[in-house]
Amino acid sequence: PQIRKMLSSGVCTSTIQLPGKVAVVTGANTGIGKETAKELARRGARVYLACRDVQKGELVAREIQMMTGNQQVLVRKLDLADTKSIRAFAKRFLEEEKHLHILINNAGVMMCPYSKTADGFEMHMGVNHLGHFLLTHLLLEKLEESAPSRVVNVSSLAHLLGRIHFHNLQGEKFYQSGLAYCHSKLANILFTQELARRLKASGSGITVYSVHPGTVNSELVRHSALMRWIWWIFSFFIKTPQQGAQTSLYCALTEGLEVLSGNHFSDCHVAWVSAQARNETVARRLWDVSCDLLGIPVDWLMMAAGPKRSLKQTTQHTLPK
Ligand SMILES: NC(=O)C1=CN([C@@H]2O[C@H](COP(=O)(O)OP(=O)(O)OC[C@H]3O[C@@H](n4cnc5c(N)ncnc54)[C@H](OP(=O)(O)O)[C@@H]3O)[C@@H](O)[C@H]2O)C=CC1
Ligand SMILES: CC1=C(/C=C/C(C)=C/C=C/C(C)=C/C=O)C(C)(C)CCC1
Repeated sequence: PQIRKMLSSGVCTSTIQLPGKVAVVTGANTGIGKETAKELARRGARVYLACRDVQKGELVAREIQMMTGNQQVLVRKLDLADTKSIRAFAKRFLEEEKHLHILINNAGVMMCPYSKTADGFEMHMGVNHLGHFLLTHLLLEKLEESAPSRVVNVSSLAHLLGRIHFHNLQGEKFYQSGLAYCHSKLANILFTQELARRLKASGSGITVYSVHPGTVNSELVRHSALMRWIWWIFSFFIKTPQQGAQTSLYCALTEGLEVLSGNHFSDCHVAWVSAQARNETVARRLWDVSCDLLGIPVDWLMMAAGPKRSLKQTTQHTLPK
C-alpha cells in the first residue's frame, strides 16, 4: 500500500463547476482521456469526445451520460493520423460551437511498429505531436474568443530519453519504437513552451500546460508484449486511469494557474523537465518545422486572433465560477 500510495499521488482538489463551459478531449474513448472527460462532464461541461473510433466513443458517451447525469457528452470523429480528419473535425466543431474553454490534447500511441500517417509522418510524431499541433492551430480562434481558456498537452516522463533529430524527424534513417515515443513526448513539451511564449507575447487569455500523468494502467502498452507484461505484473502498484487523469484535470481547472502557463506538471505539481525540453532554440525550430510540414504559416498564432485581441480585456484569466 505504501508503494502504491507513492506511485499514485496527486489529486485535483479544485471544486470548480463547469456549467456553460465547453471542453474537447482527444482519445477520450478509453484510459486517461475517458476519465478526464467523465470528470469534466460530472462538473457540468459540454464535453466532446474526439475519437478515431466513433462506435467506441458512443458507448463511452452513453456510459458517461448515465454515470454523471450530464446528457451533453458528444462524440465526434477525429483521427489524428490524418490531417484531413483533423480539419474535418475542426470545421464541424467551429460551425456548431460558439465556445471552447478547455482543450485536452490527450490521445497517444506508444511503441508502434514503424508506420506512417496518411500524410507520411512517422506515426508517433504524426499522432502525438503534429496531429495535436494542427488541431490546436485550427481551434485557437475559438479558444481565444472563449478566453480565459486552457490547453493541456498530455506528455510523459518518457520525454527524458527524447531528442528532436531534425534530420530524421520521420524515422526514415533510423527507428526504434520506444525512442520514437520519447521523441514525440519531448515534442509535446517543446510545443507547450513555445505556444505559451507566443500566447504570452500576444496578450492572449489562453494558457497552456504539459503533463506527465504518472504510470497508468491503460491500453497504451497494447503494441509491446514486454510492456503489457510489466504493466500486468505491476498493475496493483501503478495508477488507475482515474488517478492518471488528476494532473490533466488539475491543469484544466485549478484557479490561479495562469502564471504557470508553459510549465510541465506531474502529480498535480510543477515538475522538472530535461535540458532538451528547456531548449528554446529547439522549441522555436520545431515550431517552424511543424508548420512547414503541416502547410500552415509560422505566425499562425498572431494571424488567428491578433487584431481582435486589443479590444479584449486580457487581465482576468481565471476560469470564472
Ligand atoms: N499510461 C501511461 O502510463 C502513460 C500515458 N501517457 C500519455 O497519456 C495519454 C493517454 O494515454 P493512455 O490513456 O494511457 O492510453 P490509451 O491507449 O488507453 O488511450 C489512448 C487514446 O488515444 C487514442 N488514439 C490513438 N491513436 C489515435 C489517433 N490516430 N487518432 C485519435 N485518437 C487516437 C486511442 O484511441 P483507440 O482506443 O481508438 O486506439 C485512445 O483513446 C497519451 O498521450 C500517453 O502518451 C503518458 C505517460 C504514461
Ligand atoms: C520498473 C518498475 C516500474 C516500471 C515503470 C515503467 C517501465 C514505466 C514506463 C512508463 C512509460 C512508458 C510511460 C509512458 O509515457 C513500475 C511499474 C513503476 C513499478 C516499479 C518498478
